[in-house]
Amino acid sequence: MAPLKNNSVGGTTLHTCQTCRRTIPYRIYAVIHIFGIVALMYHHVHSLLTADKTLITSLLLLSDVVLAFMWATSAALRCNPVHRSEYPERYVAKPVEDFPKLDVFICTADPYKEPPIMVANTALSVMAYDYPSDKISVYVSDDGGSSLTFFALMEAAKFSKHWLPFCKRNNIQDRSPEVYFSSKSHSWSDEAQNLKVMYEDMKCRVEHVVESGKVEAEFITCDEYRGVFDLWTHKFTRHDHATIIQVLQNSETDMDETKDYTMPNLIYVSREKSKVSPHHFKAGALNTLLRVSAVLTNSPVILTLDCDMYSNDPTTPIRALCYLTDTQIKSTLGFVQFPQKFQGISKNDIYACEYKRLFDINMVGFDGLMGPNHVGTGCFFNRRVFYGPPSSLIFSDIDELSPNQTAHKSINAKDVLELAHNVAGCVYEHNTNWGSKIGFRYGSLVEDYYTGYKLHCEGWRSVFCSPKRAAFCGDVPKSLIDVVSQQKRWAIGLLEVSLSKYSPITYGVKSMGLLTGVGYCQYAFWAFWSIPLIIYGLLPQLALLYGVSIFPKASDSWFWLYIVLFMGAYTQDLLDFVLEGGTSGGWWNDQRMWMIRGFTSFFFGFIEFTLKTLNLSTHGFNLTSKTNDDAEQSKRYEQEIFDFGNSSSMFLPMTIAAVVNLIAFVWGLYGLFAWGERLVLELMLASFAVVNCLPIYEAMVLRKDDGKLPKNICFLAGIFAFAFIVAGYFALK
Ligand SMILES: O=c1ccn([C@@H]2O[C@H](COP(=O)(O)OP(=O)(O)O[C@H]3O[C@H](CO)[C@@H](O)[C@H](O)[C@H]3O)[C@@H](O)[C@H]2O)c(=O)[nH]1
Ligand SMILES: [Mn+2]
Repeated sequence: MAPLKNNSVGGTTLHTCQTCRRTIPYRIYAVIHIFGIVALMYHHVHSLLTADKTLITSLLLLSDVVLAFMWATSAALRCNPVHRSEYPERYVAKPVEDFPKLDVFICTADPYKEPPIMVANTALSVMAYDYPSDKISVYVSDDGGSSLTFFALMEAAKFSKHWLPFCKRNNIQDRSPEVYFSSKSHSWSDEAQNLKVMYEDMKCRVEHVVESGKVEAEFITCDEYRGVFDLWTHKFTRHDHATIIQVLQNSETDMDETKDYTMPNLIYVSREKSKVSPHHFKAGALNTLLRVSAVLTNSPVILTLDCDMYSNDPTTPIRALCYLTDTQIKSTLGFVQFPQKFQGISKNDIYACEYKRLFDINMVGFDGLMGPNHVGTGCFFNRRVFYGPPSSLIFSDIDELSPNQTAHKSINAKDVLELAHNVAGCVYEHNTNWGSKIGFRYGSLVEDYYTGYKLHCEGWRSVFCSPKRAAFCGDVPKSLIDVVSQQKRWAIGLLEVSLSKYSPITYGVKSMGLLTGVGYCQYAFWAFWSIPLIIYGLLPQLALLYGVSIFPKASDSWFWLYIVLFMGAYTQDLLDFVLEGGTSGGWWNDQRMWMIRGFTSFFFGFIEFTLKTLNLSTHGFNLTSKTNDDAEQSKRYEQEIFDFGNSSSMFLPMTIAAVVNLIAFVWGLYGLFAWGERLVLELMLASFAVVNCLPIYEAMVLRKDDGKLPKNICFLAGIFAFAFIVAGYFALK
């Protein structure tokens, strides 16, 4: 039996940690695989020195070096995977005064891609936590600077006065009203029925306002806020406007309708924007919230959420506290990360949007080392973590922002709000440590990864908390172009880290040790997957077409080395997947998407990153859309039919590779008789690719719906494939 570690707080065990049973066999296999890799490298170097196919061998060597490195990064994360459990019911036994204050940050940036009613639901779901309400403050950062979002939150505040007591009295589990009212599984009480009507009304108003694009005077029912809407003058644009901070609900004064419950704070924040000051996207928004909340409430615990990530379990904060209040680990524990879970994923997760490796498998691996990396949402932070290493506090520019300060004034006090406006200004960060040494870190489009990484480098630790009932649920893109575009943004952001002076391979390994540092490399060098994928996706196929053998033939003993390494790596990937609760169907789609990403997100990410580095273009944070009005498209997603219906050039390289593989496969089958066992490996590879590409062929020729591959892409792919094969003649013959 694996060792079980107990951690107790004041005599009660609040959490335990258990090493996974797969650890020992994984370590043994790692040794075998390493020998295999060394042998393969020897084989390549040997043929480089003796044979005359220098170009081909160098390309193969390059691919295999990348593959071996990527394997090593996952091996690092397989060295000590752990599973944790926590016991929130034991925490609740403590007196109420012991609950620390909690600030919740919710980010939104565009009322059309992120519907305000969704933002309102997310806010409501956390406001209704099973936690002393007067200790919760919810801050919504609106980078879209939209009165529509403000309106939705104003409505949410009103509705919460009915919703919170209802949830608490009836111990409702789904505290996002949208989720609760769309569930078919319960019979409605009268009270619930009334609330449902109230919710539908509110939703209707919010959606109407969004549709009409403005908040008409008759919709503003709270006189208090009438003046606030006047701030949205005709000069106001989302890229250029003054700060708006508005307390929509105040725990000092607001009670529910029955006067039994205190309401939590709800604060709307839209930071100042100006075309001449960089705003650093989400990282900038979060840093503004860090400062504004420091002035208003300065809670020691902070939860960050994306606006689509609603709370799915009201006990979540207590779970996080099981770790954050543990005196044995508290002084270096920076954050408690929950996995990202998603709603409405198709049965076998056709676009691999669950990101099992990212959000489950690797997290468990990191957890046995320094702790999981930060994934942007669903994370409880110790406020102190943003102000320098555990051992040396970096003081902020003004005392009010210090993490040790208690905010004792009313959040509606004039001077408090004045200061809050001041720290939300767009020039506030000039010549300060914000973004470099304190707060969320700037310089990468994946601010979450980068910030978590820098915190670990400073010596902070983290904990992965993954309860059975998902703590948070969010949205994933449900069309292929959205999926690959999102991951292109990630790939670019990761390149910004891997090719900087803070690269995990150098700086990271030095500061965090070998295993964690190398583990971080798997993400950092994500885009590098495209190198072996493209080479293996095209080179052996050309070889097959021209009857040139580039791999050992079947009677050669080196042949078996290839088989063992391939099977070993794939089997272990499948095992990881299944052991962390996945299905084999899901795994198949996951590995297919990995290939697709190699030819789309990673490839184009590389190109865009290079253009940006050469100052030839700029890239921003392209928000993922959380709406889908296309019923046909949703249906295809449900039925797991690939959706290419967008003539994006992103799909071109992938289609070219699919065509080349098909031609090579057919030719290779025919050639099997002519060449015998000489090209077996090449043929096996092409057939594996062809099986993976089946949906692409189908989308090229068989389908008639809007999701098929556009004609121009097919046509261009044909031409390029032809040109490529002709060019191959000169390279190979
Ligand atoms: O200028 C911006 C841009 C984005 N956001 C917010 O950032 C969040 C994430 O944006 P989304 O379009 O959903 O990106 P995803 O790729 O789905 O997000 C993943 O990747 C991001 C980094 O690229 C992380 O920040 C996220 O937490 C992580 O879930 C959303 O709440 C946005 O409102 C802002 O507040 N300001
Ligand atoms: Mn998202």
